Amino acid sequence: MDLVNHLSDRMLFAVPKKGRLQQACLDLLSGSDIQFKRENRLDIALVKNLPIALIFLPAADIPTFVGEGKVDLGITGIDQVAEHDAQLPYLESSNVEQIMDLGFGNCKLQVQVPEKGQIKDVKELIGKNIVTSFTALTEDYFARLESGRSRKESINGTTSPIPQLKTKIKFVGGSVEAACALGVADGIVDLVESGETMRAAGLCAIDTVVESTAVLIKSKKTTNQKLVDLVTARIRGVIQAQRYVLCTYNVSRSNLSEATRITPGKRAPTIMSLEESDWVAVSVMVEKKNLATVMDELSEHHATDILATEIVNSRSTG
Ligand SMILES: Nc1ncnc2c1ncn2[C@@H]1O[C@H](COP(=O)(O)OP(=O)(O)OP(=O)(O)O)[C@@H](O)[C@H]1O
Ligand SMILES: O=P(O)(O)OC[C@H]1O[C@H](OP(=O)(O)OP(=O)(O)O)[C@H](O)[C@@H]1O
Ligand SMILES: [Mg+2]
Repeated sequence: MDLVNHLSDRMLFAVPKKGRLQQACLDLLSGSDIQFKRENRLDIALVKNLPIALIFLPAADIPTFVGEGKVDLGITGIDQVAEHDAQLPYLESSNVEQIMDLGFGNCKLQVQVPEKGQIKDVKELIGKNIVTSFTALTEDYFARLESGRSRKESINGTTSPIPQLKTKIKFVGGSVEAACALGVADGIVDLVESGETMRAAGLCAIDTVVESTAVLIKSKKTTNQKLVDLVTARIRGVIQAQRYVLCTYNVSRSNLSEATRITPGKRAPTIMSLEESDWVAVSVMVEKKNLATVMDELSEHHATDILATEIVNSRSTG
């Protein structure tokens, strides 16, 4: 099938074609009942049950396509959105709008130097060689260090010129951590999650440029707002369902106020009368990360039959 000719009447949704964000994105699509079959080596897949086409792109390119308005919706890291925005000419505002944090892909873009080297402070890197995949953010970062203001201000000529001692920033697309050992860089600016890659390369972080998570982004130029809203609501439902469990328990009326203080819920707990007149059943959303502590505290306050149930999907306004 000539897929390209099937795109004009569809909302285009870009997802990472590889890398750290891909699996979580595929899980989100599946939880949102966005059904598709991706043919081997094809970067476009038509969604079977909605007028949407998925476009599989490198995470780094997604803000560009969304910003151009060629693609309506996308998932990528905040770091990539920030890098894209930093590449825009002075005064050109971004056409990429962040819709929601997706709660995965947490990492930090950090300035790293050899652990056993002389450099201990970022200022000592001014005028030296830096290697990174995030050249625009890195240039902004060092421009601020060099002159105390942003590069855009300096280019505009409203402030003092960039000093002579300019930091040299080179782009590499991957394995950035190898640059210091290879003698190509005095420092690097690269992503850190667990820190394993950084430590294995004998590097340590001396500053953070940006903290990142995966985000859902949309084009300010989209002409498919209805479908953008539909997909956004579905994804929000899945994210919320992943974050919360439904906790139910029975408690005597005398212990109810203490129990609902422990479990205030998202808006308020649902309280139902039981046949036994002094007792009520409570049903409430609890954040998964707090569940064990909440159950401990409920038990201490004489709640019984405490159950936690996985939420498959959800919809709410908040
Ligand atoms: N170690 C990590 N932990 C969590 N999130 C990460 C990590 N590395 C990258 N990310 C996030 O994923 C995004 C895409 O980076 P990733 O390296 O996975 O893609 P890629 O470079 O296209 O793929 P690959 O490195 O496999 O060639 C980053 O911009 C960042 O937001
Ligand atoms: O702190 P950690 O948990 O070790 O994760 C950080 C590493 O993950 C990413 O690399 P990736 O696997 O994408 O390989 P790449 O360097 O080739 O992009 C990133 O560029 C770091 O190198
Ligand atoms: Mg990578």
